[in-house]
Amino acid sequence: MVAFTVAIDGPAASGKGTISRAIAAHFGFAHLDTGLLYRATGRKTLDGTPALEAAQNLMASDLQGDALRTPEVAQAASKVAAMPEVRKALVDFQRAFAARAGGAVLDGRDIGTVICPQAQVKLFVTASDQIRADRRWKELTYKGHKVTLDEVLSDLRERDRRDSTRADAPLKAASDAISLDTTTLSIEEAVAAAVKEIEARMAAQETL
Ligand SMILES: Nc1ncnc2c1ncn2[C@@H]1O[C@H](COP(=O)(O)OP(=O)(O)OP(=O)(O)O)[C@@H](O)[C@H]1O
Ligand SMILES: Nc1ccn([C@@H]2O[C@H](COP(=O)(O)O)[C@@H](O)[C@H]2O)c(=O)n1
Repeated sequence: MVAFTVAIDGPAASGKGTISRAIAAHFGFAHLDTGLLYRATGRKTLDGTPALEAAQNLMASDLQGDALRTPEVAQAASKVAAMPEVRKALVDFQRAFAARAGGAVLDGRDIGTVICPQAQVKLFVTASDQIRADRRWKELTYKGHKVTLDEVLSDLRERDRRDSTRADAPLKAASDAISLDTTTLSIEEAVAAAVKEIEARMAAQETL
């Protein structure tokens, strides 16, 4: 049986992770937040580990914890993510995850274009810069980070620019991706829209 894969891409703080986790719970799929691979790699470079060595030696325990969810680590992640050798070191793990029996949802920047071009459903999640910054700022301040809304906005824009202009696997929508703009949607509405698209695809596949 062919594995059922959902690929979810989009810019920083657009809601990819929130939607992916909800979809995984709804359909009983495994979920991989691929940004964590780059965050964990970037975090190790902040301690002086060369980027490729860090990517090649990642362990499950490196992907845990709130320490990866800081603006500093996000910037480091975006820098190592622009290195082709780092991306290459992380490809096999992501593809093996996507091939799991029982279905998988992966979210990131290049899932629909590079990692899983064969995914049955591809979503490209967006939201306005202002609303993404506002949501991320609320999340960070709730966790105790001292950061201004302007700093969050400029961090997101800088990452988006670096992520979409790099030569290797840039952030972009696959030509067959469904766009989901969450700017005016609640979490529940965004998740419902994603579930509807996946159910439609599952039904179409059953009738083949
Ligand atoms: N539709 C929504 N309405 C309100 N808040 C939302 C919505 N979607 C996501 N959020 C909130 O916005 C923040 C960013 O969402 P999330 O972490 O899912 O984005 P992401 O695209 O996975 O981010 P990253 O690229 O950094 O991994 C979170 O605090 C989340 O709870
Ligand atoms: N498939 C991916 C996923 C992430 N990145 C890079 O990692 C950074 C952090 O990702 P978050 O999803 O946790 O925000 C991101 O800015 C990208 O540079 C990637 O390149 N490919």
